[in-house]
Amino acid sequence: MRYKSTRGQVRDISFKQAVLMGLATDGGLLLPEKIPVLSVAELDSLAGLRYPQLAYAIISRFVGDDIPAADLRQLIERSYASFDHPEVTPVVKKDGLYILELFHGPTLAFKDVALQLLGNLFEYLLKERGEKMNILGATSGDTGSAAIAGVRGKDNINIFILHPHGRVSPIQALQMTTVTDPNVFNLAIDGTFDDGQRIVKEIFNDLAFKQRYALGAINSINWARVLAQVVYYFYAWSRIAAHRDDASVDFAVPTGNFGDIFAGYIARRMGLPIHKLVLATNENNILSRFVASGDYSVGRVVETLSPSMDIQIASNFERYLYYLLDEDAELLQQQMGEFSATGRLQFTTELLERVRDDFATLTVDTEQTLATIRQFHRQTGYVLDPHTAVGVKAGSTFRQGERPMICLATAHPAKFADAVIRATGSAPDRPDSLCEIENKPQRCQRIAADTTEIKDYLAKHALQ
Ligand SMILES: Cc1ncc(COP(=O)(O)O)c(C=O)c1O
Ligand SMILES: N[C@@H](CCOP(=O)(O)O)C(=O)O
Repeated sequence: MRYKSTRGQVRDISFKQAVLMGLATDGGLLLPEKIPVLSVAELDSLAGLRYPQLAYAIISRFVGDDIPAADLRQLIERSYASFDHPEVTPVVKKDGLYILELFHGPTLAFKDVALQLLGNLFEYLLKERGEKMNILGATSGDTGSAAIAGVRGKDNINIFILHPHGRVSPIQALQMTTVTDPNVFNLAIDGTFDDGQRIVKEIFNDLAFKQRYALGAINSINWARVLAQVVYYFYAWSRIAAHRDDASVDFAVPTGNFGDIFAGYIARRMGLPIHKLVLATNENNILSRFVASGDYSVGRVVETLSPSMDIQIASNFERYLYYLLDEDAELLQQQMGEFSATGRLQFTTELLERVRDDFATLTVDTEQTLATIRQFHRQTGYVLDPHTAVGVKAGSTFRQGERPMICLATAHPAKFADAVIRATGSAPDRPDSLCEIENKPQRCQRIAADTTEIKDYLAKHALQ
């Protein structure tokens, strides 16, 4: 399997090179040169596999012979041994909807699914090459703690995570700042997640700096992140719909940076019978406006009950746009240039029809989010976190007949207790990993949302 960039200047690189490159050196995002398609028999053979086995069946198609099979199997097994549920990502049925629980990893959000694996992959690749790496990432709350949990204490890796000061939930902040291992550096920036992601991309685009400090990416910029997230679409389908006469399903996905739902789009292109991907956003709804009316224009980031989705400029939109433009890298580059200059893109009716074949969409506001948590709790006793509630509201809106609607439960409600208390009147149960978290020592540096200052900080603290 070989990889290429959406911007056309990087091509024919291996899986390992793609993982280490993160952001493509031409400023684009990496994609496989060809997406493998599974036959019906191959799809059916997934039913009954344990999660790590199924993960191997999917991931190995994108790795090829770049990593020996036994090593890849072992990396995958080890990555999912840290989950507290034997199924890793179990599916439960509630109120006619299927809830795909993605929060059984160490930091209680779906990011663990990919970042446990990516942490182990980095360690493996660096050991093989005898190299060191400085990870640089931005978070709106969940990627940061999951990435830190994936690499804390590992040899030859330092990690620098930018989070927007005061704009993540108190538990999300503590899950990052209470990790005081010497290789972990938390930076609270005075700005939004979009500022953090822009700074990260600017730093990666300084190729001399990137090379000098051996920078690595843990955001969904990194193809390995998207790839690991493709797996649970297959897993959920294998548990619910394999062998049904009509094996098609819908997925409802709460969306911010467009990584999770883009993984679903890849699964669909691989032949998984996904009828629709329901793209659910909070009030930061640039993606929803795009699907509904072709209006892809940046607004101001507003604070909502689902802070991890308080994002306007969704990184993986570029990957989707590349496919929408029939893999025309030149046209893609033109469009991205126009978007940087004007903050908007306009789409033809013909392209929009194609978009609507892939996605349905709904914007879910604060009142609807609270009402969904409240009603779902009353009817089923099940507590949704506010991000999941955004997806559940959209999923129940678009559920059709007998076709299973699978809603991605992206975080544990205990990470967002304030919203849950507002909706239900009581606090969600706290998993053991959060007990006493408020009393632990913390380490975090407040810093301006300024690329030069952050580069200076990195240069002082990077492994060399
Ligand atoms: C809990 C939670 N739900 C949903 C999302 C949205 O996922 P994506 O950014 O991949 O669209 C995020 C973060 O991005 C998140 O942390
Ligand atoms: N919601 C995310 C935002 C970053 O997205 P990523 O998938 O590109 O890492 C977060 O929790 O940080």
